[in-house]
Amino acid sequence: MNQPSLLLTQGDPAGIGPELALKAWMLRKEQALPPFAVLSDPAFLERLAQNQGWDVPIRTVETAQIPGTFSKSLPVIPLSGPVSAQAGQPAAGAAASVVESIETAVRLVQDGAASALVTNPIAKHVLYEAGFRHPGHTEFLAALASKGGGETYHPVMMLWSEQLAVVPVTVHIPLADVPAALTTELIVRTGRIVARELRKRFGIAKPRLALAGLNPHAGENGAMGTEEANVIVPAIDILRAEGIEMAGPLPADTMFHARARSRYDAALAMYHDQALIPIKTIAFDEAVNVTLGLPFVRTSPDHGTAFDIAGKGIARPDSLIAAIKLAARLGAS
Ligand SMILES: NC(=O)C1=CN([C@@H]2O[C@H](COP(=O)(O)OP(=O)(O)OC[C@H]3O[C@@H](n4cnc5c(N)ncnc54)[C@H](O)[C@@H]3O)[C@@H](O)[C@H]2O)C=CC1
Ligand SMILES: NCC(=O)COP(=O)(O)O
Repeated sequence: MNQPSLLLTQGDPAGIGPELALKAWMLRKEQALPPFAVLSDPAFLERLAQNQGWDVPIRTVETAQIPGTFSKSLPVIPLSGPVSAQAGQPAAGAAASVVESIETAVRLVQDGAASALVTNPIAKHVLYEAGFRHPGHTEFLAALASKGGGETYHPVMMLWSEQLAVVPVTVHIPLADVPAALTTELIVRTGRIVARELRKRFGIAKPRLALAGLNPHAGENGAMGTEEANVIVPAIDILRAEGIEMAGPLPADTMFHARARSRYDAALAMYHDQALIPIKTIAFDEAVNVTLGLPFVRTSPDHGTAFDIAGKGIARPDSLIAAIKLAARLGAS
């Protein structure tokens, strides 16, 4: 591969992903973006650009042609069939194209035909209706990576921005199931992967991790919950013994303000919203979702399908652009 290329998945065709891919391509020079291709139906993307009045010439390519095509046309790797969608009206009928786009992109990246994968948002409930069995990309990508009977990968979701990086230790599960799912073993495994990848991919020689408590005031010495003493502290002890710099369990309400953030490189939160609320509040337009623990690089914008604004041409491409830049940086390391 002369110049590393990135692969962008289509995402839900009724959501904002496809139009953001067009916008990102239009901003390629201004943003100095590396070459990328989208895995979708070229005719669908052409119609999308026409409807918006955007000048985006589409060219069907194979991966080797991406770098040579990118400056003049948006390279598209075609899926096996046509894609159609009504903006803002998700339909389970599109699920096959959504899944095919992800599966093909993973295969191409694993074959070395591209350097990294950037996924556009999927609506999980729409895919579930069509029989998709994985909670989200994060888990699906790990299943794809583990396919073939080799190593089994434990995926770790990290949302990263210049101001804050957060990792939900439990991810796509109901809040009521969190206490039972939260084990010392899961925290230790997650902490090891985060420390390793901050070193290896982000170039942080001695990563500093902060662990949130689960309960108010990190349990208030056991008066407001016992998970801190029984589950989280033992995990911290194990990780510290392995030489990882750890702080915690910290009360989650006071660990995300600017001074507190300066004391760690990544915050491990105990559940999805404990991690994602602070970063989406501070950096909604810049934050990137990156999956750690996989044998390839995957990033994604931090937002979802935004069906309420799809097709209106007003969705901001900032987070997708940040995801493209981070994928290029991590894919090169
Ligand atoms: N990586 C992925 O595939 C992700 C998928 N989702 C999926 O997205 C669907 C919708 O989720 P929501 O919670 O509604 O979150 P959302 O991020 O799609 O939308 C939340 C609000 O932010 C706005 N918004 C989102 N992205 C924007 C952008 N680029 N520019 C301007 N405004 C933007 C939307 O218009 C909406 O008002 C869900 O089904 C969820 O599963 C959510 C997050 C990540
Ligand atoms: N809220 C983040 C999110 O749901 C992203 O999930 P995934 O599809 O990247 O696994």
